[in-house]
Amino acid sequence: MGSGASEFVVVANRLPVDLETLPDGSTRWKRSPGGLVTALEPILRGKSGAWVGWPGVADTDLGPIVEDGIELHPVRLSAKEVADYYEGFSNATLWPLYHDVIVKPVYDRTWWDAYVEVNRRFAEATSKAAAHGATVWIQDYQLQLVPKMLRMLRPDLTIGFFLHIPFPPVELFMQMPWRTEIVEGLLGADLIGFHLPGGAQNFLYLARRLAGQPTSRGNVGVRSKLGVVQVGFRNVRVGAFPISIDSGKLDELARTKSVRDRAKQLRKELGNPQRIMLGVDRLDYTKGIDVRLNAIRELLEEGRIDPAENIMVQLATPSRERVESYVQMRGDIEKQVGRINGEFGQVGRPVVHYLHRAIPREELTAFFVAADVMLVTPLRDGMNLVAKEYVACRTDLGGALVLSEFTGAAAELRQAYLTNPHDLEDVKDSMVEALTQDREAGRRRMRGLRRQVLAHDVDRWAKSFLSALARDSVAGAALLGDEVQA
Ligand SMILES: Nc1ncnc2c1ncn2[C@@H]1O[C@H](COP(=O)(O)OP(=O)(O)O)[C@@H](O)[C@H]1O
Ligand SMILES: O=P(O)(O)OC[C@H]1O[C@H](O[C@H]2O[C@H](CO)[C@@H](O)[C@H](O)[C@H]2O)[C@H](O)[C@@H](O)[C@@H]1O
Repeated sequence: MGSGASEFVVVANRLPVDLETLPDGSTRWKRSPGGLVTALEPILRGKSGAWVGWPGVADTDLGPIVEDGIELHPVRLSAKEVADYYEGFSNATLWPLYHDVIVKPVYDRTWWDAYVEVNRRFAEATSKAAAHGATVWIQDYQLQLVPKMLRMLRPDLTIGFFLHIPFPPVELFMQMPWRTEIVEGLLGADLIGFHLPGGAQNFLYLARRLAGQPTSRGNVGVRSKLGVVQVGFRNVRVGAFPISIDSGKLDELARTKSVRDRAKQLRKELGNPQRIMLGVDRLDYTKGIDVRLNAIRELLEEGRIDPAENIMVQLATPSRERVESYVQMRGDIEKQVGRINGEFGQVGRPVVHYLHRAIPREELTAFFVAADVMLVTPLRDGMNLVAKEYVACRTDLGGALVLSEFTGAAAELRQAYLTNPHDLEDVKDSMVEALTQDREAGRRRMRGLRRQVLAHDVDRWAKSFLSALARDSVAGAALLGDEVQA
């Protein structure tokens, strides 16, 4: 017990860097995709802790390494485990179930067995990395069984868990054949965090329904109003902690001459259009990329926007490329892009510029600075850091944000052009409003948005979670709903 050296350990499915094999067979580390890594990397760098996670490739044995000041503890997954635990149970069962069943979740016993096995391996690796009495912060839906498994191995640890995606309502969660095991797995933590109070409330309700046997059985009881679940003699606290970005750093980067010059150059390269619309997402069916493309096509068809004056750039990071629903969605989106350009583009002047790749940070910042209208239209999204990144980059108070009501970010960014992605007319109207906004009114909106994003940064998020984790259980009871401020 307590053989490891680290006082603070983050545990996530992915390490902050992926091991990439180059065509000549050599390897190099590259940044992992997604908002979880964007948010947690600066936190861990400031705390000199350890990070336990998968290096992004199968069948690779690696010992602990130090990369950019962070101690990395790679967890090995076989090719079959990547297929069953990551692509299968995590991303074809849990991901769609927790995102309003936008596609149908697959329930497969083999995948579940792999999920249990891999969660056990993560718990064991963490147990080895953590010093006696250390604080361990477990991340996300891929590792929901780790809190309980780790507590059994290491009762000396303080264990936090944070879910980065929505926690679904009871009607959906009850579909899950292994629902009780998942709730009990999470209840191994001392503090369970969600982005929004709604997710926390869903969880509390489910904990009472699934694990809430009478306390006379020495089992679990729930006092959901107080945001506390009693598990035997232990109190598990549940709260809302909306995640954010390193806003100050991005604000600084957006002000640099090189980024501002690059933004101007991008506008020129795009043919000096009057308005640039921008989408930046992992290529995921939850992100509503199809929604914004449909809206643009209809606006063009109806003559409400002019293809000679308005163009769109869609930057899409490849994601989960072997999962069937992702393969299909990529094909659909690329067809939509082709159709719009085929009907409305000119030679050398497409209406939609589409890049299927990850863009370096500085270049991405220049895109944010150049974009007149940012399109964030997910059908469901835990938070969506892209919306906050755009706001942090608009040091000039320019630009407009069209934001889906179905993102966690919408709870805070009330001065965006909020829209319902299920209502195409509403999306089209919001886009036109944003494209034609009055300059002063736009600046007022952006000022309000920036106040929120700059004040509520990722450091504040981490501190509020970790200080709540360190506090004794009764003090934490008031957490539920405390943290969302408009
Ligand atoms: N094409 C891209 N190139 C580089 N970074 C990207 C790209 N698309 C998304 N990102 C980054 O990935 C992160 C996405 O986070 P978020 O919006 O919370 O969604 P998710 O974590 O579901 O992908 C952001 O930091 C964003 O800047
Ligand atoms: O690791 P991948 O399968 O490539 O996926 C990337 C990440 O996607 C998800 O991100 C979520 O976290 C963001 C930060 O809290 C949040 O803003 C966003 O709404 C979520 O979708 C996923 O939850 C991560 O585990 C993945 O690493």
